[in-house]
Amino acid sequence: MEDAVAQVKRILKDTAVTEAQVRDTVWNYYFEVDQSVKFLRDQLKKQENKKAPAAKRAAPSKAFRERSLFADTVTCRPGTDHCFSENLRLSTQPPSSISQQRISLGSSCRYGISVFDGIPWRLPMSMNTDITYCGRPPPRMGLLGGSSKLAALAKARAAKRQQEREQQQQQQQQQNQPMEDVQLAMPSMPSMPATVSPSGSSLVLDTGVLSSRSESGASVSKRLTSLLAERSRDRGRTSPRAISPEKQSYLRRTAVFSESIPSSFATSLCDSSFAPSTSSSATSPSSFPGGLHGDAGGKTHKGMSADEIWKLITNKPFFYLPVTERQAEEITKNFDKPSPDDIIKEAQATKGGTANAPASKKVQFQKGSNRAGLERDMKSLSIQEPTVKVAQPKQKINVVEKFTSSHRKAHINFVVVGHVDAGKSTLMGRLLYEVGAIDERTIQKYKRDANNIGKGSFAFAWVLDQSEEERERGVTMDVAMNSFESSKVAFTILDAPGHKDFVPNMIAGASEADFAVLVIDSSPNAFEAGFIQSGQTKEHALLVRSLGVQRIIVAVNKLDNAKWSEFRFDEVKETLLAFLSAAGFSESQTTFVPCSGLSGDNIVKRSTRPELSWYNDSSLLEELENLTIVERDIGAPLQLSVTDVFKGGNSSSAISITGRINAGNIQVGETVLAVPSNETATIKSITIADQQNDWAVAGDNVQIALSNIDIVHLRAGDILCTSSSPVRCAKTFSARIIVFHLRIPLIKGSNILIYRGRTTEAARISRLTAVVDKSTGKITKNKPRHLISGQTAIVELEVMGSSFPMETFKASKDLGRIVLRQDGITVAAGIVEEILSVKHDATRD
Ligand SMILES: Nc1nc2c(ncn2[C@@H]2O[C@H](COP(=O)(O)OP(=O)(O)OP(=O)(O)O)[C@@H](O)[C@H]2O)c(=O)[nH]1
Repeated sequence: MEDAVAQVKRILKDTAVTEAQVRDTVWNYYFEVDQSVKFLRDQLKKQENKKAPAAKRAAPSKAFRERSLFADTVTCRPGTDHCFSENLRLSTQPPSSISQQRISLGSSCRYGISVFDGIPWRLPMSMNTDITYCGRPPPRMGLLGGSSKLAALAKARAAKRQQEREQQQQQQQQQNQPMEDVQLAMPSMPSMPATVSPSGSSLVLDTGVLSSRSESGASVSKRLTSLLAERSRDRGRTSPRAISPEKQSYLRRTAVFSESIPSSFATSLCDSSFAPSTSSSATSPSSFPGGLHGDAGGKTHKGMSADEIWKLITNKPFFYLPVTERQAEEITKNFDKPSPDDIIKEAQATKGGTANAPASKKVQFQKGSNRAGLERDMKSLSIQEPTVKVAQPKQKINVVEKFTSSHRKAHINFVVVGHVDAGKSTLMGRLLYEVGAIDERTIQKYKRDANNIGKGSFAFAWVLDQSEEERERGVTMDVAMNSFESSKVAFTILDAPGHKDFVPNMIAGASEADFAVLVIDSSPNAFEAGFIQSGQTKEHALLVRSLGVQRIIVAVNKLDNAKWSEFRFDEVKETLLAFLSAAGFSESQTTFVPCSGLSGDNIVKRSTRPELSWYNDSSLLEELENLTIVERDIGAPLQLSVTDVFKGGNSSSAISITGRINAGNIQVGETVLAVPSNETATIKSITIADQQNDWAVAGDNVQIALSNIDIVHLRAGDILCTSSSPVRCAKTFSARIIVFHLRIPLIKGSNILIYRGRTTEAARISRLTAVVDKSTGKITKNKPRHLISGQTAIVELEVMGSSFPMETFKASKDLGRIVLRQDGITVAAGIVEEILSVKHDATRD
């Protein structure tokens, strides 16, 4: 970036171009000096020619302002009273348009906060928050789109139903006992014991969830007290006494629990003011706060009346354990004895001649189960940090020197992109066949097999489309990798899928490529179908450019279907040139080749077909061989993007990965760090293009066998690096993005998916920092409310998952480029400018 900026400034030194303009233009043209200079010169000319004031930006609509205003002015103040209903909903209308209700979320209404789940914006609320809340809109009259007759009929029916319901309710009230009206928010407890255990210390109603429709709290309390008094009288009995059906039913309905002392966990969950005292009496039922004992009538516990107790318990949420103290004691006793497993282990140990050896740690602990013993045992427990062994190769190779002296063929990775069915796989299959990478027999077999399932024309495509599903459907689904060598260069083909459903796979392929071949179906109407907004021609071109590809070869394919027409070729070329140069591909870096993958014209050799006599330029392979090799920093710290992980490979015991070295080098015997798992592994072997090698450098596609690592710690999309220069896992970062075609604007809080190479992570736009003017490079608006198609902006993104290895674009061109997608559509692409916070505890989801 800095080099490009310096060069542009040097060329434009006598002009009035600002530093910011240069920087922005250089970025927008992905650091291409020629293009940036041309663009800036054009802008200067334009500025001189017309100094008309810029058109005013359209003001946001009234509705939008009102909605925003309301969302912003939700009031939040501490409050105490609570009143909420699930029927109420937040309105997006301004408060003045409908009647308001005031909702206060006090401490006693802490769960009411869930009412607001799912609202489209974030409310600034906490546990003790008052929220100005709009009431439910009045019910709509009549039927939706129905006639007045139907509406009248429905109204009459509703009235009849209401009448019937009222009658039923009246009948029920007459039949029912008064206590029938007591309802529990909790599900009924049919299995509740109908007898009261003599050991049961007291009865308490779970009033935190109790509501009464017709009976006052006092009367419930009185009857409860009398029941308890009766139970108290029964205390002396040794056997449980059967109680009357009425009381059984009452007990069931009111979910009477034998109380237990809340654990400290429960107490802290519910209310610390009700924590039992730590004195010995705390374990006594009588000390339980608010405990209702069978002192019949008058004052009950601690001199409180039933009404007072009622008030007390209705105001406080309790936590009850559904076990009696006696049951709890029984359960605890069970742990005093060794478990059946321990007994067996002990017997086995004795039989094996180790009679004196401790059977198990647990048995030992049980025997000396006093507090001091426990403390001693706890002290003796210690967790040892695993020591990371950094293995060094037996004989360290100077890889940079080796590479320089090796005179290896230059290596080029190129991705083949384009609209679905443009003929990408067929074209590449033909190329591989003609360069001799695929033998005649294999092609003949593919032809036979393809004919058998009625897909004879796909024979060449089968060279790359290897999966059964791809062959049956005639659609490429994942990136297919294949390689071949010409006399000068070693090529790796990344055949990307064209179907819109597989754009994420296309992104993965494009992020591993140095160059792109854009395949166009030039058949009548086919080019137009792929070039429209919903087609993949534009999307793929924009994506490869956003992912750093600067040089593109356009294969104007299926020209046999256009009768080898020069006019059609020119038509496609002109339309695409305009688009590609707007997308950031310079004209000098864009070439067009008329060809046909099916017939093989102009693929490897120049076509001798008379209909193509109008074209005297390079074949596709010649164009590929003319590509300028991308220089990679092979001495930099290692960064290797993992594309696949599997067991076996070169060594049956090892874990193997395939991937591409983005920067640095590797050698056999070296220790590498896997991010995000932060696990180390040792390189056992390296394979490049089916050849075992002791080392590999940036740009190589490798298969590596790893040892000292479990397969669960590796996944496609992970990065292998060195422990001394680990790649970070970002939590929040700022990015400069170019917004693609959008259906709805991007706003703060928008949920999106971030794609980088083979990694995908859910994220949220946490801040819209600024909109940047593409032409001037100036910030045109700080903190915009939304972003629309075509804008360039600086945004902050919050990664929702826990494992997204990335670097700034400045530090790594491969790890610093991202693509943002939403609902299956690519909405933006950009570069990472700054990592604002990292996830230290990044783990696998
Ligand atoms: N006439 C003609 N047909 C072609 C040519 N190239 C490919 N086809 C046909 O186009 C169809 C699709 O070819 P593929 O190679 O599968 O296309 P693709 O772009 O790889 O498809 P996806 O990867 O699924 O997007 C097949 O029926 C091919 O036979 C060509 O040069 N001329």
